[in-house]
Amino acid sequence: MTATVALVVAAGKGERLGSDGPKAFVVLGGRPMLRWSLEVLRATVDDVVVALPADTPFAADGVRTVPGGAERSHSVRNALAAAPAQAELVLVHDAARPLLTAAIVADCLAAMEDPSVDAAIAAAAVTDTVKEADRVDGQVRVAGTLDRSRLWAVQTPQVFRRSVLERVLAQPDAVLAAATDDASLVEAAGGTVVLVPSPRTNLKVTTPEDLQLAELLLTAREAATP
Ligand SMILES: Nc1ccn([C@@H]2O[C@H](COP(=O)(O)OP(=O)(O)OP(=O)(O)O)[C@@H](O)[C@H]2O)c(=O)n1
Ligand SMILES: C[C@](O)(CO)[C@H](O)COP(=O)(O)O
Repeated sequence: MTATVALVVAAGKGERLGSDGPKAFVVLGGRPMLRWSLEVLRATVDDVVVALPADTPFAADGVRTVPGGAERSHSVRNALAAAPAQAELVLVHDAARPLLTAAIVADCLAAMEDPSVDAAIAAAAVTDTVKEADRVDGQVRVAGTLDRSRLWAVQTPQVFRRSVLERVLAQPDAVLAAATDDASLVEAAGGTVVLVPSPRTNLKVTTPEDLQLAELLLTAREAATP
């Protein structure tokens, strides 16, 4: 069996959420947000490393912790450095996506069984019509409408072959800082990245509205769990 490790990035401030403390520790459904995805990952991968905000003590059984970095991808790099040597597949997940399920993890890992694939990433097909627009003279002016059939909203988890992730994360800090997800670094290096269809409910808590929605979805999920 190929050894797997999950890197959970939890070191963000959550400025868009406007919470008092770090977003990953905001209480959601009765527990810190980070705990939801950790529970799923501890049951589905071999090891877990969490990148934490400065001065935030946290401990969970069988979980390694490291300090996060200035930007998200720097936190991923710090966590990867603490991954066990035997882990060949690396799953990166945002603590800000508490609605992760074991089925999403299993689908992403299954996609890595194809040796030609460098990375397999969860994504939901876009269902809205999407327009490009520019801000001109105080207006937001439409420049065009995109072909929705080719658009996917990308999520985490994103699973990588370790050697591939190590190579792209060895780039200078400024290159990493510009990447809003890790897969884009692999794409830029010419790697093969495949999308793994995932439900839109695997949302990222970014704004107060997302937090309300996540609370509703988690409550419904818990109520439906025997
Ligand atoms: N320096 C950073 C920045 C982000 N993250 C993590 O990356 C994930 C996605 O980031 P995002 O939701 O944008 O979180 P924040 O950076 O906290 O949000 P904001 O931009 O609103 O401050 C989150 O789980 C966040 O904790 C991290 O580990 N280290
Ligand atoms: C990685 C990610 O969750 C994929 O949707 C997202 O890109 C993180 O972006 P953010 O700018 O840190 O919110």
